[in-house]
Amino acid sequence: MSDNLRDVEEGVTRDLRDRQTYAGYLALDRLLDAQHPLSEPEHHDELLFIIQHQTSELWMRLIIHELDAVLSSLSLDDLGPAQKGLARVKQIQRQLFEQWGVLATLTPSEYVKFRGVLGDASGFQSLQYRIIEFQLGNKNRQMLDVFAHSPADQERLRTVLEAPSLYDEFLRYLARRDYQVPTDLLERDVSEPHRRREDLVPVFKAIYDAPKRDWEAYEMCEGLVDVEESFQLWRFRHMKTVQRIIGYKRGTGGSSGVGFLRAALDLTFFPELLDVRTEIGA
Ligand code: HEM
Ligand SMILES: N[C@@H](CC(=O)c1ccccc1NC=O)C(=O)O
Repeated sequence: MSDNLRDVEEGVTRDLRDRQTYAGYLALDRLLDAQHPLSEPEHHDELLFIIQHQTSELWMRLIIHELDAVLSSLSLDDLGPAQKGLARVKQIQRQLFEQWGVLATLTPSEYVKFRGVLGDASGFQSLQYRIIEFQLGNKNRQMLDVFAHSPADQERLRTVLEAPSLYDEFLRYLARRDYQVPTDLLERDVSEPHRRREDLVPVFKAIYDAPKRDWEAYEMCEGLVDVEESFQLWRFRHMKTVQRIIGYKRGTGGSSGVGFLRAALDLTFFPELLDVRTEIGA
């Protein structure tokens, strides 16, 4: 290696005709042909904008896939795999959070030069983002309206709206383990958002007061809190990135912009899991 050159070993496959290849397996021809800047002349930074969103959508695709598996594991009382799935989701969320640093290199002066080509498009219309919010329990039927232009997408979102969320499945699991989960919560209309319930806090207090009695449930609670916190961190960083790039302009989706994004920080997935912390040791 003294000549700073690595010999390609004899055994390395060179003739890839009629073989499974890297590019073939990953469909790179399609993946790398899906970036189409609209600015004319093309603005240098539009590609950054497109790739930031496309990579986010790819990671969101994986989050949905993992959360589907977590939901199904929970329904089968399979806490180990559910726990593992949540740990993976948390790492993907960390990736999505860190990615904001790349977009933050886009200055307001650069962004205004191509913002016009976005027209009415907005992240508000991200189907996968809405699916994740619904899986986690931020149900909101009004969101279906945005997808009226695409019946297949709307149907997909409606299915998730009407399915139990992660919290619903966890509470059902706890009830099967004889925790005193209020029964109306087990039979609720799952297409509605979960509303904070004081009488749920004692269930979690029992778990947190004696972690060793039911370690699996305890770990699951912490896993859910991790995912909620990571989601809020993403929302916060989105809001701050938007503030530094477009200030207090209205959004292309028609909302007030930063104020609308800030309001999302008040949404919560598992409120009682945070409330219980005040009660620990009391
Ligand atoms: C220059 C960068 C960005 C700007 C200026 C921006 C701006 C905004 C604004 C103003 C909204 C509110 C809806 C509207 O009126 O348009 C919004 C919503 C949204 N954006 Fe972005 N955004 C940016 C980047 C991103 C990225 C990289 C993603 C990742 C997929 C994203 C995902 C979303 C989502 C999911 C919403 C809906 C949030 C909610 O309903 O609470 N945005 N964005
Ligand atoms: N809402 C943004 C535009 C925007 O960010 C956007 C436009 C098209 C595709 C994705 C987008 N990302 C997130 O909202 C704005 O008001 O500038």
